Amino acid sequence: MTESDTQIHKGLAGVVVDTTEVSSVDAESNSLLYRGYPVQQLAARCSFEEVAYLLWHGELPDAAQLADLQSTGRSQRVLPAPVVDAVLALPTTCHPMDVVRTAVSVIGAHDPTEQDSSREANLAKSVHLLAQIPGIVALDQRRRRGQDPVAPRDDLGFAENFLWMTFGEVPDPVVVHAFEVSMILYAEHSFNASTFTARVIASTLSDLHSAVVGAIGALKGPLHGGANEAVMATFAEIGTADRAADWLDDALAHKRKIMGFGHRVYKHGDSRVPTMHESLVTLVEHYDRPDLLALYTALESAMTERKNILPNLDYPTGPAYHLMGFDTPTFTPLFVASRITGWTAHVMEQLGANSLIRPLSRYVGPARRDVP
Ligand SMILES: CC(=O)SCCNC(=O)CCNC(=O)[C@H](O)C(C)(C)COP(=O)(O)OP(=O)(O)OC[C@H]1O[C@@H](n2cnc3c(N)ncnc32)[C@H](O)[C@@H]1OP(=O)(O)O
Ligand SMILES: O=C([O-])CC(=O)C(=O)O
Repeated sequence: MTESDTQIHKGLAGVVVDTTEVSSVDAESNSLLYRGYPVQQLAARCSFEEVAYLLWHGELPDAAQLADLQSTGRSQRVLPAPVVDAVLALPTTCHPMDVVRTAVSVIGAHDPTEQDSSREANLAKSVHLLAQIPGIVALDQRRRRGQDPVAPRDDLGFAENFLWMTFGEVPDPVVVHAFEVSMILYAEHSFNASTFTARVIASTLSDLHSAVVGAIGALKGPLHGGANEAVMATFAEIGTADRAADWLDDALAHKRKIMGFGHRVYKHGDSRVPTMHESLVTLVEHYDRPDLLALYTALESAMTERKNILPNLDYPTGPAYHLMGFDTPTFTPLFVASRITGWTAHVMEQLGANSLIRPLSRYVGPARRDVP
């Protein structure tokens, strides 16, 4: 068979390119399982650190395994000088995703085990990145606000410490819980564009940090992770709930994509949205912002009525992060801080049974011709 008579699957839609044991996304039953566990149960009963362990090792940790992960991770939270310097050297005009991408690259360049791609070395790098990324995101948001950095605390869990480093205080448990739920829901989603990018890079036997840097680049786009911040831009444009339907009609008439709606795999709604919506409602009550929920609901109803296209996870996380106090451009880096677990689990899986990822293309350019 040649490249010219194979069927083209534009955007790889519907193509199964490999097996995975990390997670299963079932559009028909609207389910998302991490290593067999429904993500709703994980969000209700586990910490994000337990979920990270599950994604990397295939099983939930026992008490000793969790304590070990926590003590290793917590001891690696302080950013080394080269990473701090790299963050501070970047202009505040650049996007915060550029900052995380650059900082991960710097971490890789300083890692003496960078060329060691054994599972053991890659696991250590994954734990290290999970520990470091919150500090990078927090430092960047604070410097943009003219605030001094806040040192991490090793007596706090992942979510609490992240919020502490960003805001200089540990917020109400309602807020911590909503943040932790968002981290768990964002952690993993099979062969999405950024994870596939990481697997393509890993498949060339490049290093784990390179795979993560590439994945960050893929996540940045508004058709993927960048949609969570785009949702807040949409809300700002609409203003109030009573304007949502007219705004939508105009946007659709201009063929605009409505950010936070639609999904390549789910066609009957994203399995994670109800859980994150519940958390958003608790935040709306906590911060007394019924106007934001009204706008959220008005746009969702109008979109369902006009197009029958349902929200994806980025729709509730956008306003949730806004209520927590994060600046809008920081939202997608928050996604990175969570998805680092899924990406690295996939890099290790790819390397465990590697085959170079290299598809074909059908040439449709000029026929063979001679240079004059
Ligand atoms: C965590 C995540 O990364 S979830 C994804 C986050 N991304 C977004 O929210 C961006 C907005 N959504 C989209 O652009 C799309 O729904 C995607 C990229 C997520 C999925 O796209 P695809 O599977 O390629 O579907 P595609 O873009 O072909 O959409 C099919 C039809 O629905 C329409 N459609 C899909 N999503 C939307 C949307 N958000 N707004 C308006 N129309 C939409 C398309 O215009 C298309 O219509 P047509 O057949 O008349 O041309
Ligand atoms: O699966 C996808 O295509 C995008 C997505 O929802 C995710 O990565 O969480």
